[in-house]
Amino acid sequence: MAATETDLIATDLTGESLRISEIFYSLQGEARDSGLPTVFVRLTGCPLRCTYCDSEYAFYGGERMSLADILQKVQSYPARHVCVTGGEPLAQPNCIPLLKALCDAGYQVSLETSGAMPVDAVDTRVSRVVDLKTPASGELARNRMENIPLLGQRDQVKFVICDRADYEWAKSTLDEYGLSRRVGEVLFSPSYEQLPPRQLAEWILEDGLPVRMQMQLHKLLWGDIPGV
Ligand SMILES: C[S@@+](CC[C@H](N)C(=O)[O-])C[C@H]1O[C@@H](n2cnc3c(N)ncnc32)[C@H](O)[C@@H]1O
Ligand SMILES: Nc1nc2[nH]cc(C(=O)O)c2c(=O)[nH]1
Ligand code: SF4
Ligand SMILES: [Mg+2]
Repeated sequence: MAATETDLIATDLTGESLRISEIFYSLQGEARDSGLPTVFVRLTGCPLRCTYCDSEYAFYGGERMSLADILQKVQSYPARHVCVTGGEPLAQPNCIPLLKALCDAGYQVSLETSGAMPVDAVDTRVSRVVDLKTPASGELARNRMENIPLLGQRDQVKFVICDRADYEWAKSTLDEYGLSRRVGEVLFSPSYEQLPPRQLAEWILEDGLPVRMQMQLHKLLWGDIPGV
């Protein structure tokens, strides 16, 4: 029997591997594609320690998987969208070939990243969701602002807001970098069970900010648990 295109991609990918915490199928809970059936590939490890991180279980452990095995697992779910996240996915160099392989296989791919490392090698078909770290995250110094001019209409910038000082910082960063014009989507998200969502909504409305407020849909549906 003739090899399919997917078989050929898979054979090329057996040499490269990544450390993976989990691969699961859910509704996208964040950013522009919120609500769409999506496969999540969560890469292990992160050099940051955000105060509010909901994915600390992905800092360590995981299982080494070849690109071919990852692709095969992704393809076992009925989704057109794949979200590569972590941990910090770009901390593993083989994240770059993984993103390319997923695009080559025909998926709509998004990448959730802290933006603490360069984003320029990411396949241009990927939507980069760069989470600019706010003061209350404790990781403000890790923001690589050189990434911002590299972003375009396909990309998204997110601010996870913990308090009023974070909101003020996000507002002035929005202005300073002309983010609403530069990227396709600017997202303001309340830190889960820390900032009341209604409070953030009222601040945004008061200022008429050109941003999209988002809440983590999966937590509204299933709570704060792994694998959803
Ligand atoms: C777990 S991180 C993984 C990707 C990457 N390390 C990053 O920080 O973007 C994925 C997204 O979840 C967000 N997030 C983590 N904990 C959160 C919380 N408690 N409330 C709201 N968003 C949170 C992060 O800010 C980030 O935008
Ligand atoms: N459903 C669901 N959507 C998500 N979007 C981004 C997530 C992440 O942890 O990066 C995530 C997640 O963990 N679950
Ligand atoms: S960068 Fe992302 S994974 Fe790392 S600690 Fe912060 S929120 Fe968690
Ligand atoms: Mg999550």
